[in-house]
Amino acid sequence: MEVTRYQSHAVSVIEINHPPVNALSSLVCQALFKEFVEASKDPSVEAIVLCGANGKFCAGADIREFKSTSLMKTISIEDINGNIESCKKPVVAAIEGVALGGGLELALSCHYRVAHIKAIVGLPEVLIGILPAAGGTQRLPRLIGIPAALDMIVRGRHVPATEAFQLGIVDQVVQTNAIDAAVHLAREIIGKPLDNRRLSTLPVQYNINIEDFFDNALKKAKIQFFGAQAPLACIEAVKASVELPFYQGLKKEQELIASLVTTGQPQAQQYAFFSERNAGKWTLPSGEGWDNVSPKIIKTTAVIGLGTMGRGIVTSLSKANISVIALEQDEKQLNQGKKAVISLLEKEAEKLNKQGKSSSFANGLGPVHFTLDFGEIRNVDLVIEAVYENMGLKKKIFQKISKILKPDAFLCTNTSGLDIDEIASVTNRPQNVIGMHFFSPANIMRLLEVVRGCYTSPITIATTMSLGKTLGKVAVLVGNCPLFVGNRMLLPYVEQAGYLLEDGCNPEDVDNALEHFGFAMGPFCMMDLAGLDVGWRSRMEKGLTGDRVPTGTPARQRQGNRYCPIADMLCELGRFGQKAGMGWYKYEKLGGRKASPDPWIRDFLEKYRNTHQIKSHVINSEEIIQRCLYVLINAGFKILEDGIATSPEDIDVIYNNGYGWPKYRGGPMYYAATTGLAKVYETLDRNYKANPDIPSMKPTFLLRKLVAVGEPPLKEWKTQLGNLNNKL
Ligand SMILES: CC/C=C\C=C\CC(=O)SCCNC(=O)CCNC(=O)[C@H](O)C(C)(C)COP(=O)(O)OP(=O)(O)OC[C@H]1O[C@@H](n2cnc3c(N)ncnc32)[C@H](O)[C@@H]1OP(=O)(O)O
Repeated sequence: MEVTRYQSHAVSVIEINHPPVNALSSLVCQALFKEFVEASKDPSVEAIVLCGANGKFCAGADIREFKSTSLMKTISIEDINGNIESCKKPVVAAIEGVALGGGLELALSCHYRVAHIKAIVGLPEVLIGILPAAGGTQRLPRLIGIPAALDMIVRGRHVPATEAFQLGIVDQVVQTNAIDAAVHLAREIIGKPLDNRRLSTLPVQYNINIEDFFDNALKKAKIQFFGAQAPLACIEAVKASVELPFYQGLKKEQELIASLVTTGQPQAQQYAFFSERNAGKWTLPSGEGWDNVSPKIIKTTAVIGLGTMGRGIVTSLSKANISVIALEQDEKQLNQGKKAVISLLEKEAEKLNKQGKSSSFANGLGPVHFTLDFGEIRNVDLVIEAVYENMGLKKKIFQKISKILKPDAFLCTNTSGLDIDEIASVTNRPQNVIGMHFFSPANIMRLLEVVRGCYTSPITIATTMSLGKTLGKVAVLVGNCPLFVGNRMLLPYVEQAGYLLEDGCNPEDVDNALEHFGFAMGPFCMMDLAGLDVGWRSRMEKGLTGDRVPTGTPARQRQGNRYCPIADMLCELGRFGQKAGMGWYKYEKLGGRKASPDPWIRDFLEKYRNTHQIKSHVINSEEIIQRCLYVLINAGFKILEDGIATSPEDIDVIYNNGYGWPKYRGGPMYYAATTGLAKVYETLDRNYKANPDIPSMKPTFLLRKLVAVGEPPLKEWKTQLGNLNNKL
């Protein structure tokens, strides 16, 4: 039964019951409509309460039912809303858990709203590429004014109950049972006038210059959400609430949602939404997985190393209220780390405070303890080592701690690409060793690559994946190979950016093209931010640059393949990026963030091309995008082939959450599918034939096979491989 109804004296309680989140599927809508009509006609009913089962009011329309263009046909939430609002009997929404999207729109059509203190409300449709189209953009501004409504709708912000009360979205916040409180309120208001409670009948009140206000909002949104169409449609819809009568505003919502669907962005964002949720449902070839292996509960942790990553990880654990011992090797580094963690926690507390939430670390370090003594970590449940990327150092630490820690403690290494098996092999419990690849800043970035080594046990995976979720991360299980998934795909992308400079581009040409595509940052800006020396050190270790390059090796060749030495040359000149005030760009000061194209780089590139007798050519944005992205995608196919990622969806989750890929394009593998695999294949093949010294351009076996079998849908890609080479 999707919707049930029971009576408490004169009050009829209608409950949505559609696990897991009481989403408004077509069946729920039909049942809700029917129950509501019956209750409103029943002479024994004098008031109605609307609520959701299992402590959740409603998470909105059922996104699973959204099928590209059929979006409009399946949902008639506004039909229900119109009925509720015009009902002669008072209707009260009892909000527990969540009232999101269509769920909040439903509540807004009720005459009163009571919320539990832990509830959240919001209109997050923009995050899945659409807009609130069941009256939300028309009723909310009438209730709380234009600026507050626009802010909530355009950002898709989740608003806690206390703030919702301050804004006037809910009429009461209760600490006890919200349904009882709603029934109580419903009884009190029986027979009272409801006219000023019907939001559609109220005027939108404002004392601002509306034209200027919406012009500014549009300008800001075009910059902040570059390329995304839904935020702009949201602004247009809210503007309609001022310019048009209510029912025409509703029509406008429908027109806007229909036009968004034609852009393909909602489909990409909804794919991203479900891919994120599926990433948590890991399964091993043995059949063990998220649904049959129980994680161990982690109460106490330690973090070794308080550099940039360690500080972020300590902050993240502390935010989740998990006890953490932070360990450093000397007093100076410990104090620096402690100061940095305090400052990060203060910022986090400030953020929570603004959202009306309190934190355990508001007045100090919460559950963090700092020490130089390894002995103090002996009883912790899980350790995260976060020292710098050096295999020798990491092995030394793992050898040491595996002797100190209790036998069932888990040992995690935060590495962006080192071999987990080699690290595990020096411990007395390789089955408890796993990689946790956090992304910087670790207290902010949502992505976590959980790296399974060949010895890692299912319970270690379950525990680490579950810890990731507790930390608010999107944890994705990946296999062990150099650089894992995200960075392995990034390598040919960055290489290609270097070749583009040799072939005639300036850094800003490449960055502009990729930023226009939707990346948060182009590759050269990204390298300047991360520090060019990071890649330089790694290339030196691999013998690609520096003293270990055999004499007589051509400057632009390594082991017979093309090599671009320009980044090495910049490093030799101390151009390490932002921290040096110069890199691919120049900056206003050391550590500055404002990048300007540097005429020095232009001259340098010209001389470089002359020295190497490279004939440059004009390269347009399309060529830049294709050259950079198709090798990245090709590497994604190789990763699937090698069994390092479970699915193309997991790869997309990694790129959407850790590499600034625009979510409205779904992720690189989704992008390949929508671009057409044949086009990707043919372009790569043509380019590889012209450049046989660039192996990353050679189309992979899986890509070729998928084209040959007629481009099956993305969900079926892995079945073309079977269990050929599963490393998970
Ligand atoms: C003409 C058009 C008229 C009206 C249009 C209305 C538009 C809408 O209402 S669109 C939907 C708006 N709502 C949302 O965007 C909410 C999305 N959901 C969430 O933000 C979260 O899931 C959550 C509700 C806050 C719960 O979070 P959490 O507790 O972390 O659990 P999850 O793992 O995220 O979700 C659990 C489970 O529920 C599924 N799910 C969540 N929301 C929906 C939904 N709206 N429709 C269908 N399914 C939903 C989610 O996929 C998970 O499913 P599993 O099978 O367990 O993976």
